[in-house]
Amino acid sequence: MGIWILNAAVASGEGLRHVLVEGKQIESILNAGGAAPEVAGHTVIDAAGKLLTPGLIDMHVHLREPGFEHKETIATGTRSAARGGFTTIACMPNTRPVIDTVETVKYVLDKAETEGIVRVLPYGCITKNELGRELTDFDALKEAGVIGYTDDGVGVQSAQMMKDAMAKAASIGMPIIAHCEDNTLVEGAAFSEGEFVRKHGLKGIPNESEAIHVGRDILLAEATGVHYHVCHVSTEQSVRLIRHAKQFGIKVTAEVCPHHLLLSDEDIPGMDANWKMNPPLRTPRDVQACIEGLVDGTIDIVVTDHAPHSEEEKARGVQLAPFGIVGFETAFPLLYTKFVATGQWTLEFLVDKMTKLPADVFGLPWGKLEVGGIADLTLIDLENEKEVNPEEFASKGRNTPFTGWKLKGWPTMTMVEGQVVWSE
Ligand SMILES: NC(=O)N[C@@H](CC(=O)O)C(=O)O
Ligand SMILES: [Zn+2]
Ligand SMILES: [Zn+2]
Repeated sequence: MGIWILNAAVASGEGLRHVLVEGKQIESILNAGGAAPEVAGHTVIDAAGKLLTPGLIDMHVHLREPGFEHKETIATGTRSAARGGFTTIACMPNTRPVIDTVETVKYVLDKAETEGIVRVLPYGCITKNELGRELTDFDALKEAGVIGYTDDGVGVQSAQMMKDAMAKAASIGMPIIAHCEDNTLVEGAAFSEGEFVRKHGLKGIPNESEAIHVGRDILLAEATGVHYHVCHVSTEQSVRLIRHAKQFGIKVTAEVCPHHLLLSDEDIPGMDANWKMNPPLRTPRDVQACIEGLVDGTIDIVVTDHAPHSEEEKARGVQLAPFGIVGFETAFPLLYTKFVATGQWTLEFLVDKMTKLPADVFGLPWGKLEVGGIADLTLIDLENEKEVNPEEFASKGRNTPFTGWKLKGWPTMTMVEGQVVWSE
C-alpha cells in the first residue's frame, strides 16, 4: 500500500502531476491529464491547488542541542523545519559542548534519530572548542558522520590555521564551510556601518570584516584545492570576490539568507534586538548585490541560518543581546511572496535554490522530484495569504524581524522518506 498525491502543480509549471509514493521511494510520476490512476488500497492526498516540491534543504541551521536547550532542541528545531517545508537540515556545531568530538557527533545523530522529525546532517568544528588554536580530528569526525567542517559563529582568525584545515579537508574530500569575520574590525558593534548607526551615533560593523576573510580564503582554497563554501554572504565586496574566484575556476560555493535579500540597515525600526544578526543587515546596495549574485549563480544556494535565542536573551538590549534570528518558518513564504509573486524570479529558480542546488553543492542524494528517488516531498499553498505570527512557530525562538508581514507560499505538508512528518 502506497500514497497517491493527486493533481499537484510542479515548479516547472507544465501541467499537474499524480505522484505515487511506495515505502521510502517515489514509485511513479504521471501527467494528471492522462487516465486516472488506480488508487484503491492506497492512501490519497488531494494536492489540487498546491505546489509539490522536493523537500526543501537548509544547509545552515542552529539546533542548539546539546547545551542551549532553552533556545531550541532537536525536537523543536526539526518541527520548526518541517513546518517550513524542510526535510533535510545541516546543523552548525556551536553548541555546548561544541561538536568537535566523535561523542558529540554521535549524541546529535542519536537525538536526531529518536527525537527529530526531519533529516539532520551535522557539521563538525574546524578547531577544538572553536577557539582557533588547534584543528579537530577531521578523519574521526568524518567517520562519525559530519558532512563538513566549520567554526560557524566565529571566523577562523589565523590564515595558517585555515590553510592547514583546508589542506587536510581537501586530502579527505571534505568541504570547509566558513563564517567570514575578522574580529579586529568588529569589536563592540551590533549593527552594520550605514545609515542606522550614523543616525544613532553607534559603532558599525564594516563590510571589510566579512570580505577580508572571503578574499583570504579564496586564495587559500586555490592553494589547497579544497571545496570552500562561504556562509551567509552579505556584502557587495564578498559577491564580487566570489564571482571573480569562480571565473578563475576556484572551487568556491556560497549561500545567502532571506533576510540579507530582503532587508537593509535602513529598515531597522529602532533599538530592537530582533533586527540583530551576524552578519548584520547591510546597505541597500549590498542587498542589491546579493540578489544579483544569487541570480547570476555567484551565490549558489539559499539557507536560513535559523538562529533561535530566548526572549529573555533578546530583551537584554541591542548591545548585549546575542546575534541571530529564526528562519525556518518564514523562508519560503518570504522569498515566494517578494520575488516570485512579484515576477522577478521564476518559481523553478527559487525551488532549485532550496532543493536541487544545495544537494548538488554538497553532493547529497536528495532534492529532486524523480522516479526512484527518496520520497522527501513538500506541499505548498501559493494562494492563501497569512501574516507572520511568531506565536504560531514550532520553534522555541520568537526572534524574527518579519512579524506581521503578509505572505503567501506557506507549506501545508512535509514528507520525509515516504512518511508525512507534518501537515497543517
Ligand atoms: N547568525 C547569527 O547571528 N548567529 C548565529 C551564529 C552564526 O551564524 O554566525 C548563532 O549561533 O546564533
Ligand atoms: Zn555564522
Ligand atoms: Zn549560523
